[in-house]
Amino acid sequence: MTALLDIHDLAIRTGSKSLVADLSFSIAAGERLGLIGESGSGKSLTALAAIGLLPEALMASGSILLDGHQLVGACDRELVPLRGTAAAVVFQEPLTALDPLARIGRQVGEAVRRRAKRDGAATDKASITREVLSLLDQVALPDTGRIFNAWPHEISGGQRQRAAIAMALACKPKLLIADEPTTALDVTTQAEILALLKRLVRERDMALLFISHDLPVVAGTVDRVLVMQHGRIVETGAVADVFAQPQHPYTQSLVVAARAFDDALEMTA
Ligand SMILES: Nc1ncnc2c1ncn2[C@@H]1O[C@H](COP(=O)(O)OP(=O)(O)OP(=O)(O)O)[C@@H](O)[C@H]1O
Repeated sequence: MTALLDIHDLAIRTGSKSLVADLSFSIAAGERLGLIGESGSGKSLTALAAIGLLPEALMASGSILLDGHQLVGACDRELVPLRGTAAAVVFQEPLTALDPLARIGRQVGEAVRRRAKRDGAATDKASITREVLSLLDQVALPDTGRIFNAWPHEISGGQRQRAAIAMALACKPKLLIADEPTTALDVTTQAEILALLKRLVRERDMALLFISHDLPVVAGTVDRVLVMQHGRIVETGAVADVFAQPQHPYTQSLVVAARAFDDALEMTA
């Protein structure tokens, strides 16, 4: 089967400094893959590269095939049609995706309108509004009428992340990239957003590239995991295998830390 995302021998550099090297992995349609690693290990750069959003100052070499399209060396004209449709991203901080100066309904509506235009569907105001309200409902936002008319600063951080997820879904992407989507949220909201993402990925049969530094969160979300350190993959495998029998010292240290945390929680229970 052809992979939805197929990265081969990817290297990312700034000047003579190597940021990511020897990176190869693929994601099949509907598959959920986790990318885990310490801060600065290259997770976000990998995610940005996978959707053709690497900063211009960085140089990429190797191959990134997204839905059959080569991203390395592609120009904006080739990349723009793929963003949102082949893959969409949910970032750690929802305000990365949301414009603080536009109401939520308008922003999600703009994404819906682009998709409708692409698919030859109705783009009149009533149709777009109906679909935006339905999307806000699907991401379990309360009081969708109020949220539709709200500015981003008038809703909570968790609600902003739900709105950003609605925007990502508006284009019906085949691959959803979630880059630490819950890190900026409190623990209860984190759990709710994770449950929401898992439900949406399952219901819509999307592939998921889920990035996190939090091992238990990754373990509960994906089927297969890649562990990155210093810009390279140091371990890969099925979640259950990697976490039950970690081979690389860095993965072993992650597992030990997660177990110690669990034990500490049990002692206080
Ligand atoms: N635009 C850039 N120019 C130069 N170096 C960069 C740029 N963006 C990221 N880097 C560097 O590349 C390395 C990998 O960064 P990246 O953001 O991918 O890490 P990460 O694993 O996602 O970390 P975190 O978990 O903290 O988000 C880091 O050393 C970072 O400083």
